[in-house]
Formats: sequence, structure tokens, C-alpha cells
Amino acid sequence: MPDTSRRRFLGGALGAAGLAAAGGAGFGVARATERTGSSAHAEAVPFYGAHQAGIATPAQDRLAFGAFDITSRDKTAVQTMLARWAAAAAQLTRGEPVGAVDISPHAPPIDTGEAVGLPASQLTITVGFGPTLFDDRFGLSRYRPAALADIPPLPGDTLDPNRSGGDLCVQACANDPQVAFHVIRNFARLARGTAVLRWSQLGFGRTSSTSTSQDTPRNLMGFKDGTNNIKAEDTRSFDEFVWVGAETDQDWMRGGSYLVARRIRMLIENWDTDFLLDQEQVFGRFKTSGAPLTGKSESDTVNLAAKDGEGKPVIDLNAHIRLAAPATNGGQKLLRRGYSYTDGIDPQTGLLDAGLFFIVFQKDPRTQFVPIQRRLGGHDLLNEYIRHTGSGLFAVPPGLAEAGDYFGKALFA
Ligand SMILES: C=CC1=C(C)c2cc3[nH]c(cc4nc(cc5[nH]c(cc1n2)c(C)c5CCC(=O)O)C(CCC(=O)O)=C4C)c(C)c3C=C
Ligand SMILES: [Fe+2]
Repeated sequence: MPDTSRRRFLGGALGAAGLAAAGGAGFGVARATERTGSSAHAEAVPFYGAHQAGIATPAQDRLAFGAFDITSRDKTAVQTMLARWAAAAAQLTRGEPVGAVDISPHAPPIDTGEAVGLPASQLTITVGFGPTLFDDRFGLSRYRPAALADIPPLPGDTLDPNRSGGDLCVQACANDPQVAFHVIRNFARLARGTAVLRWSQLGFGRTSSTSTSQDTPRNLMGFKDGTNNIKAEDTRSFDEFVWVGAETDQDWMRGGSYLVARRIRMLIENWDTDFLLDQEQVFGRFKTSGAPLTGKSESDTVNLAAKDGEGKPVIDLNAHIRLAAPATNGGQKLLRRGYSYTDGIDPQTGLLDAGLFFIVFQKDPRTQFVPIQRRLGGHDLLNEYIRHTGSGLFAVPPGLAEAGDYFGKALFA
């Protein structure tokens, strides 16, 4: 661990007596290792690069997501805030605080402090721009990419405006929930006077595998989720379906991607009364093994053409994996990178408010998320058990080259 880590910072801040009280010099690492069970989980992910981290990065265990509204009318203030965020992101992803906690007894600490002593935890910070950033306020309308078209109303939408939209988004993923939350809290502080949080969402468990090195996790319906996802090792699929390339009408987006977030509540109590056979028909996969209903193991190819002894399709015509499959959608694919969430109970009904905070990255939502969701929203057997309650669309610019660069610098040039 380099000298600049949050653990070293703890040593500097507390001194020997403080460290003894905290349980010794290894306190931070021991705690993180206890939580995650592996030191690789504690490592740093490089912040600078051709693409923003947090897209092709193997999905971490925890999410803190924030959508911000800009309150200032001053374009320079927005640039300054984005530059502050970039500098802070470089520090935080290395495992450093954004500034001193103990700078003066008579001033508020610069960093809020709750991540001091915790390692980098594979933190990634991914920033995106919503369609509303390109309205008249900052003279940016000519830079709005065609692919950042508002998501049209889709079948089955029950969207809450207070959980939707935003001028900017920040996706913080890490293997420690406190490290992820710390980002949103400190970004909101750095934004003070320029932008405010519009809505936020915590995710407590990844629902996708995004690398062949990862096991497939289970969603809150108990099914393996992410089996047929695009994997980071499949760079051809990334170029074809995820990264914005030469086809874009806006050069500043080259190397970027488009993030769609959907807060999808699961009607868990109803789902839990459904027979296993029906649950498996809904997805078109076996619950325990994750195998398609036409196969034996999770990695078996889905056979959408297979018929049973009576000539009926083995995978229902409205099963989730049939309607979402590339074969049903003109060959289109999505990179899924979502998280399970729970927000207590619905006070109106006493039922659990829990589900999937669905995040997808893609080259163009107009030909990927929107038509796929239109088909799913209209016909998916899963619709009986879910409600889309929030939505966001963001253009995620390419990665930052080096210190001094900031999110969307080319857009403001
Ligand atoms: C618009 C796209 C999608 C939404 C919204 C969506 C919601 C959603 N999905 C699950 C659970 C599973 N999805 C699975 C596969 C799958 N889902 C989508 C797209 C959306 N899902 C795609 C493109 C695929 C892959 C299809 C294929 O090529 O086979 C699966 C099966 C396992 C897997 O491959 O990941 C599960 C399980 C839930 C619970 C949900 C909303 C709450
Ligand atoms: Fe799905």
C-alpha cells in the first residue's frame, strides 16, 4: 500500500496512541478484509484511462448512486465543480481522503472522515451528463448528442419524478459500502453552491457478472443474474455495443458510453407465493442451477426454438430471456451492471420496497435499451412482479487522461 493510502493517513492523523486505541496499525485493512474476505477486493482501480472506470471494471459488491441538479447559472462554476470532482475522484480511488480531516480544531474537516482507515476497495467513480444539461442554461445545446434523446414513455412505466432525471450522475462502486457512500456525500459537499442532490440510491449487492473471472450472483428473486451479460474480456462486444465510436455526431463522446438507470421495485411478497415451476417459466431458466429450461448447466446455450412433446415452446413466448435476447432484438446487446436495493417498507402497504437498481451501458439507447424495454414492458411475464419506479439517462464521457483533465473538458472547451 503506498504512503498516501487512507490507512497511512489514519496513522498520521491519530499518531501512535490513536492507532493503539483503534486496535493497531492494521485496523483499516483488517476491517476491510473481514468485510470482503479478500485483499484483491481492497486494491485500487486506476482512475485515468481511455474510458471511465466503473463500466468495463468487474462489478464491485456495493453501489452508491447520486443524480444532481445544477442550481447555478454560471458555466464557469459548473466547470470548476467538475474539475473539483475529478481531482477528488483521483484521490478517493487511490484510497486517499479528499483533504485533511484534522486541519484545524476551529474549521470543519475538509474530508468528512468516514472512510479514513479503509482501503481503496476497488472504488470506481463514473460521472455522466443528463439531457437537461444541454438545455438553454449553459449554451451547450449544440453539443447534445442525438443518442441522448429523452427516453419516451414505455409500457408499464410507473415512474416517480422524484426518483428520475438529473443534470449529472455519479456512480460510485466499491467493495465497501462506506467507501461508496463517502463519494456521494463528499461530491455533494464539493458541489455546494453549484449543484444539489436530486435523488440517490444505495445498492447492496451486484446483480451481474461483468467478467469471466466472477461468479454469477443472484438477484432478490433468487435467480442467477448476469449469465448472458457482455463480459469485460469480450472487447469486440464492448466496441460493438458499449463504447461510443466514430459513428457519433459529437466527438466529445468518443470512447464514452450511455448509462440508463431504472429503479425496478419487485413485488416480492407476490413473487414468494408463486410456484417454482411458474417462477422458472417467467425467466426461462432453472432457479437453482441457472441453466436455461432447454439445458442442464448455467453456461448452456439457450435454445429458443426447442418444443416440448406437445409442440409447445419450452421457453415461453413471453419469457424474460426470450424477449430480452439479442435474437429477438435485431442482434442488440446491453452491458448490465445493476445492484439489489432495499429501502425499508412502503408505508402505504407495509410491503417491502426492494428490488433491482438496473444499470445498463450501451452505445445508443435509442437502438438498445428503449426497444428492448418496450418489448419487455409490453409482454414480459416478469411484469406481474415488478414496477419501474425511477429512470435516468446519462451520457458518460470518455476517461480522463491525466491530472488537470476533468469530466467533459472537451465539451466545455
Ligand atoms: C431493458 C432491459 C432489461 C431489463 C429492464 C431487465 C430487468 C430484469 N432482469 C431480471 C433478471 C434477469 N434478466 C436476465 C437476462 C437478461 N435481461 C436482460 C435485459 C433486461 N432485464 C437481458 C438483455 C438479458 C440477457 C438475455 C439473453 O441474452 O439471454 C436473467 C437471466 C440470466 C442472465 O442472462 O443474466 C435474469 C435472471 C430482473 C429480475 C429484472 C427486473 C427486476
Ligand atoms: Fe433481465
